[in-house]
Amino acid sequence: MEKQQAPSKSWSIYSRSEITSKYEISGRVGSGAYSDVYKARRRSDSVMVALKEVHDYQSAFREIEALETLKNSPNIVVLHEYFWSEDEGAVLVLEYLPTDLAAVVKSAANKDGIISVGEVKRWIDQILRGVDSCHRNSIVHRDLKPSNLLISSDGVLKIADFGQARILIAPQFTGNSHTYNQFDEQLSSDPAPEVDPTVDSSQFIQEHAEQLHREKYILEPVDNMRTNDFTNDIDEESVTHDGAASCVATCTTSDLEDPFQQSCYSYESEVVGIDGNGSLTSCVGTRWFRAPELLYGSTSYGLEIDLWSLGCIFAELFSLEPIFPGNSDIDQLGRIFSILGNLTEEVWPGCVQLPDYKIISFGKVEKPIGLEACLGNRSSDEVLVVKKLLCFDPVSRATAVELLNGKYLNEEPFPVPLSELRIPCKDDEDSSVEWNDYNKDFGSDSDFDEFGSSHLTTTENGFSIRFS
Ligand SMILES: Nc1ncnc2c1ncn2[C@@H]1O[C@H](COP(=O)(O)OP(=O)(O)OP(=O)(O)O)[C@@H](O)[C@H]1O
Repeated sequence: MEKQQAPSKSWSIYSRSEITSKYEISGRVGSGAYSDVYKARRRSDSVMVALKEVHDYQSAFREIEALETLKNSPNIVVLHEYFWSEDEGAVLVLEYLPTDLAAVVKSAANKDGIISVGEVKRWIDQILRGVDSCHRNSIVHRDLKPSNLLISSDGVLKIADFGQARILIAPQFTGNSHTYNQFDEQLSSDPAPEVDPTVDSSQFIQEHAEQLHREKYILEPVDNMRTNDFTNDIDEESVTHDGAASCVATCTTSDLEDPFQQSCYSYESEVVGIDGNGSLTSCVGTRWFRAPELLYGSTSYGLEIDLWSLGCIFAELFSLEPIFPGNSDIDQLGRIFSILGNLTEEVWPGCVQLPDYKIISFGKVEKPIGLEACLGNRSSDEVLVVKKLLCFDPVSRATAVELLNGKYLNEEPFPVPLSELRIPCKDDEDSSVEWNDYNKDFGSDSDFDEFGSSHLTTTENGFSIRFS
């Protein structure tokens, strides 16, 4: 049984007659950083739908734009229609999908301790098809994780939650990772365009093409903001909610007193900025799946950030636990290095150019654990798939289409038919609750238990912490 709760923070959907006249709302089934999601029945034909009430204009706009572009893709959640009111916000009417990949992993971990090779292949095949659709359309999802991979009762997996998605500049997909375009993250402070709810969304996109163009091509890049005085007002999204916002460090000044901080990094005040409360800025996103270039503050990145996330998701399907469960951005990098080894010019020529490379440094990992050891009970072909994705150098990561056409999915044992997939039910203790809680909480930034003692020194520009 799916989780249903009485609405807590938002009653507006119940008072919107244009929605309630068409849909009978049965209860809230989920919530995220930007939204509340309700299960509802379409009165005309009794089809079940999910009504996603989005509390953030940018997020709603991105999700509508991406889902309109991807509307014929079988592994992307279907947007039936949407309602938009300037006062009450956007409500997206999505196909209802009762469970997700996080629930599949959790159920397998609790029951058999493994997902069979054929089942894993069918999940991977569907995920890759969904991501390939996005990337062919130059859409970078930016928040791929198991709980955003929703599953129908008959086993069809669909990528959802496009609230952080972006369409890249000048689409030129060729299926070769080396030709992916990169884009500069750009932010809009424009007011929301007014939307006539009777107009279909493709018409809406067309009519607002000019504004979309402005939003994507002309506005000030984050880079400029990063060098500004952070005591000034800043677009909230860029710092606290946007998955592409530079995650220089999720750390507060109180962490400086934490004796467990390790490795070696330093904050330079003119680069990082300090807010009015004396806290360093932090960012929110789904850290466990974030590519190293994002953790090092890149604001110029490409579709490859999704490919890193895929590597993390596939590793989790194989081992039934997250591969890099970092509890701070520094810890996240530390966990990556402990398995893959350090990020150096040898493994990624040019990495020293990353904005924060020189201010976040780690001691040398002499003996990285390696992916083989992490995925000890899986075949070499399975390890190889993860290896092809978890490459430091973004251009070395295998694309979705390369993996779809590769040996792994096209050799025995083949992916099982959808009917043979085990689909768990979501209940009150389901994984989405954990993921959602994690998304909001992000653990404590002071958990550096694997690190040694720290030495704080004041520098001309700020301070530096060295860990031993
Ligand atoms: N189409 C759907 N069918 C069923 N449940 C859904 C659907 N879409 C979303 N949900 C539920 O609502 C939750 C929140 O949705 P979603 O992840 O899209 O919102 P969000 O605010 O963008 O979240 P996040 O904090 O992950 O960015 C999901 O985890 C899921 O449990």
